[in-house]
Amino acid sequence: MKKPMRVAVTGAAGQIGYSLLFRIASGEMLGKDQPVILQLLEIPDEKAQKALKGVMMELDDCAFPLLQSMVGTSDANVAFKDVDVALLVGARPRGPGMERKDLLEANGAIFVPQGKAIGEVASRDVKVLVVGNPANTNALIAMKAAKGLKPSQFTAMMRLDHNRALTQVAQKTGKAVTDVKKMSIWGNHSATQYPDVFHAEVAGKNAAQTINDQAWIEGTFIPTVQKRGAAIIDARGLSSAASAANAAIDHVRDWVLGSSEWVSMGVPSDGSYGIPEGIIFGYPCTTANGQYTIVKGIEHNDFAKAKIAATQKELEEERAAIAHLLK
Ligand SMILES: NC(=O)C1=CN([C@@H]2O[C@H](COP(=O)(O)OP(=O)(O)OC[C@H]3O[C@@H](n4cnc5c(N)ncnc54)[C@H](O)[C@@H]3O)[C@@H](O)[C@H]2O)C=CC1
Ligand SMILES: O=C([O-])CC(=O)C(=O)O
Repeated sequence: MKKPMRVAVTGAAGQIGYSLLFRIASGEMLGKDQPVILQLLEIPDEKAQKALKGVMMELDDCAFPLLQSMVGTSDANVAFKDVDVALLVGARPRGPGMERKDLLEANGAIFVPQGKAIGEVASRDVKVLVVGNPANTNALIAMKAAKGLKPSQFTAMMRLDHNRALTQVAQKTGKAVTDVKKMSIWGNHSATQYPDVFHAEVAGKNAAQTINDQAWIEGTFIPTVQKRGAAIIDARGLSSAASAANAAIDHVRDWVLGSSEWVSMGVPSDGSYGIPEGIIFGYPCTTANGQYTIVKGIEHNDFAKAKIAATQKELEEERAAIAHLLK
C-alpha cells in the first residue's frame, strides 16, 4: 500500500467541489493505487459548514477504498497542513454579464492568507492549482504570499479551455478528440486567451491545414473557446462546474503522473516567448516526473503574436489592479 497523499480542496461545499471530491476519492486524479486524505476548507459560515458536513457524509457513504480519512475545517492552517496537492477552488463565481476579472476585488484577497498558510504548513513539494477566478492573477497572489516555496509550484487552470478547444476541433474535422494533439491555450483564462490551432495536429496532420477554413478559425473557433464560460452561464444560469472539476482532475493528474501529450497550464512566466517574468501565463507544457516544462521553439505568425500581446497586456493590467496584494 502506498503512503497516502494529502489533498486540500477549498470551496469544498461549492458546485465544483461537489463534482471534484468524489473523483479524487475514487482515484481518478492521483491513481487507482494511491490512497488519499482529503482536507476540506470552507468559510466559517454555519450554512457553508453544514453543507460541507453533508458532502463529507456522502463521501463516507461511498465507502471509497482509497479515501483513508478526511477533515473539514474553516482554518486554512488545518486544511493545508502537510498537503501534497492544494486545489484552490473556493471563490465567488461570476454571473451573467460579468468578466472574470470583475471578480478580482471580491476574490483576490482570499489568496493572500491561503498562500501564506500554504507557505507555512504545506509539504515543501506541494503542487498548487488555482481554479477560483480570475485564476491566473489569483495564482500570482497566492504564489507571492507563500514564502519558502518555488514559483513553479503554483499554477492556474487553463485545462478547461484546452479541453474545450480539443472538442471544437474534433467536431469540426469529424475526428475523435483523441486524434487532436498539440493543442495550446496561451495567456489568460479569460476572453483574451489565444487558443492556437496552427500548431495543433489532427490524426497526425496540421490542424489548421486540415480545417482549411481561416474564417472558421478566426470567427468561430477562437471566440467559441474564449467565450465558452459565458455561454455555459447563459445556458445553465450557473458557471460550469462538472467540466471545471474534470479539467482540474486532468491538470493535476498530468502534473503528478506525467503525460505524453502537450497540456495547457497557467504557469509563472519565465521569459519564454518574450513574456516577462511576473505573471501567470498559459503555455503548452509537457509533464514528467512531477514537473512541467514549457514547450519551446514554437514560431508564431503576426496574427498569433498580436493575440498573445493582448492577453499579456490584460494580465499585466490585472496585476496592476491588485498590486497592493503582492507583498
Ligand atoms: N479556472 C477555471 O477554468 C474555472 C474557474 N471557476 C471558478 O471557480 C470558483 C468556484 O466556482 P463554483 O464552485 O461554481 O462556486 P460556488 O459558489 O458554487 O462555490 C464556491 C465555494 O467556495 C467557498 N468559499 C468562498 N470563499 C472561500 C474561502 N475564502 N475559503 C474557502 N472557501 C471559500 C464558498 O463558501 C462556496 O461554497 C469561481 O471563482 C469560478 O469562477 C469556475 C469554472 C472554471
Ligand atoms: O466562465 C466562468 O466564469 C467560469 C469559468 O471560468 C469557465 O467556465 O471557464
